Amino acid sequence: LEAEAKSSLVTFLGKLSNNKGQLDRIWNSTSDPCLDLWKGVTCVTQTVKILNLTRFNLSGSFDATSLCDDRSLASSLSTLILDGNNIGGDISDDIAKCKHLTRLQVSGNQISGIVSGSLSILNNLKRLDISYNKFSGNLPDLSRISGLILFLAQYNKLTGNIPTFDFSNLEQFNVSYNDFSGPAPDTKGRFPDCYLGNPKLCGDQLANKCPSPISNSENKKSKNFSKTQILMYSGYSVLAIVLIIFIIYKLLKRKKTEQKAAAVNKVASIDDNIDKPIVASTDQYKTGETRSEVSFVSGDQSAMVSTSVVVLTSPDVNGLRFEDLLRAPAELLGRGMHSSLYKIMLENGMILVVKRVKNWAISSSEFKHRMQRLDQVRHPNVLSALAFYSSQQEKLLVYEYQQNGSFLRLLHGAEMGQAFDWSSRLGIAASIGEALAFMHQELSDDGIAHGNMKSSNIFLNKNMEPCISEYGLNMMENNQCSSSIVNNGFKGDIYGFGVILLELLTGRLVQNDGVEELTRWVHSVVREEWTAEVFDKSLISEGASEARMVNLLQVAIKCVNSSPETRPTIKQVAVMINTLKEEEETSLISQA
Ligand SMILES: Nc1ncnc2c1ncn2[C@@H]1O[C@H](COP(=O)(O)OP(=O)(O)OP(=O)(O)O)[C@@H](O)[C@H]1O
Repeated sequence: LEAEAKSSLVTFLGKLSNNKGQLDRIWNSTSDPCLDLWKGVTCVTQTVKILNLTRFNLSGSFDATSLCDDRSLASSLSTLILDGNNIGGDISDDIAKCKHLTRLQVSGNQISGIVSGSLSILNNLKRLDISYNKFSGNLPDLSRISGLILFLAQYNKLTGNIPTFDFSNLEQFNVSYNDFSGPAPDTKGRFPDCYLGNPKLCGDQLANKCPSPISNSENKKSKNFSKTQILMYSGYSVLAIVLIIFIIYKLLKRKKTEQKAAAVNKVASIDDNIDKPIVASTDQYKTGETRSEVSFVSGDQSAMVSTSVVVLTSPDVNGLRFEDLLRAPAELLGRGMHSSLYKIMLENGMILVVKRVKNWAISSSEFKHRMQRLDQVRHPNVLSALAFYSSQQEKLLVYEYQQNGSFLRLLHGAEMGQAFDWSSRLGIAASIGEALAFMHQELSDDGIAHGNMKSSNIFLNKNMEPCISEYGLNMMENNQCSSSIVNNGFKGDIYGFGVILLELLTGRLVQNDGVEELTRWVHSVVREEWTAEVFDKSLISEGASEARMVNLLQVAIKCVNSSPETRPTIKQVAVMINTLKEEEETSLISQA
């Protein structure tokens, strides 16, 4: 283990054991936590994954700062269990730096203070158990943690209103025997005893019903408007009318400007300008180099464009103009039949990528609507576009540049012998599955699937968490000549995800082998019952659980079924992968 990570761990453990000599016996500071298999510490590839100190008779204080301040510890630790000790102190805001925690259990201790609001940032959490402690004050809103399946906080001194939870995801929930007040969130008939011992709570599912917000008499009173109220409301109405007239005026003005721009574009197309790439350095373009210093500059075009880029909700690129994109120095990252991708640097130093799609058979208004709809559906593991631009000939999409590279690169690194261990692979698969399930659910009515699920469209963001890029850029219209096995729509995404799972298990890259070759090879090996031969050698030598790898392989094979209707839904796939991930974590804990 790295020296700094070890010293942080020693400080954390030292504070828990009150430095009463136990540290030397259990966690000898002269040895190595991973190599010397410290009790309660589980490592995977020389990084600390799990701290399970259940009933270790500890009585010191919980020091999240020393544990989570160390970047390497914070980025590897997935499970922290301190159940059944006598630990005091509080959970400081620094816990938020342990971003990869999926399990935080401190049940049966003496931890006090308020429950830190920064827990709500731990969006990988699956299980949070703070029961049987001395926590007080209000509970923070944890509804942002979309994957939370267990929340236990019974037997504390918590007060105030209970925030809302997503009960459809929770498998266990209990906040009994606290001092909560006000309306109890509706659990839809689940967790019948979860609110016991909170006499100030009210609600339909409790004996104590909540009073109706406005009593009848008050209701009547409110109907008798006073003179001042009438004056006030008519003032508001006049103001609203003036505002509406102003907005209509602005819209009409904008439409006129757009029409003008369209007219200019038309002139440009007659001018035979549209088929020329925007890239000025045409020589470099022709050489087909994948990386070259080019620039979007084109005197004619920057002069003619008056339509500006539509910036979505990102404040980082507010005020971005089409001209800024054109003028920024650009590096060509990739070029396909219908699109090119450029890395550009704005004057303010921000690095973006611009995807330029030509002749996409989608109308400007449909494209605009799609981009705006996609901007409303946000998930931490999906990269949203920052801005877009649309003209008849081309569409531009602007994303933040992801400097930690793609999942494909990680797999490629593994191919070259760099460590990419099983539990990280499983973790990435689970996060991607969940994110895709969320997007499919939210966008099913709009019919917007990802459209191009593959490992080069999965990135590691600045927190080293996986994120799906280019969601909704389904250019099937452009893909008529692609292989028949490639399917579009939601079922196509399942197929693409299945292929990513196959890459992850086998270590073989579609980039080298082709989709059909990879799936054909996997099927043939499985048919011959040589299943173990399928797996990446590095997973075998790491000692990854063969049973779980086989289970994931079965999920992948279901996803790449050639008949789309037979494939599972992404929700089913996400549940299956999550179960495997949970099993993996439980087995690591029991090995500790
Ligand atoms: N936001 C980003 N940050 C960093 N690198 C990116 C980003 N988006 C794409 N890339 C990388 O740039 C390269 C080219 O991307 P591009 O999208 O053109 O190609 P692709 O993903 O291989 O194919 P497709 O056009 O089908 O999506 C890929 O290696 C991709 O991983």
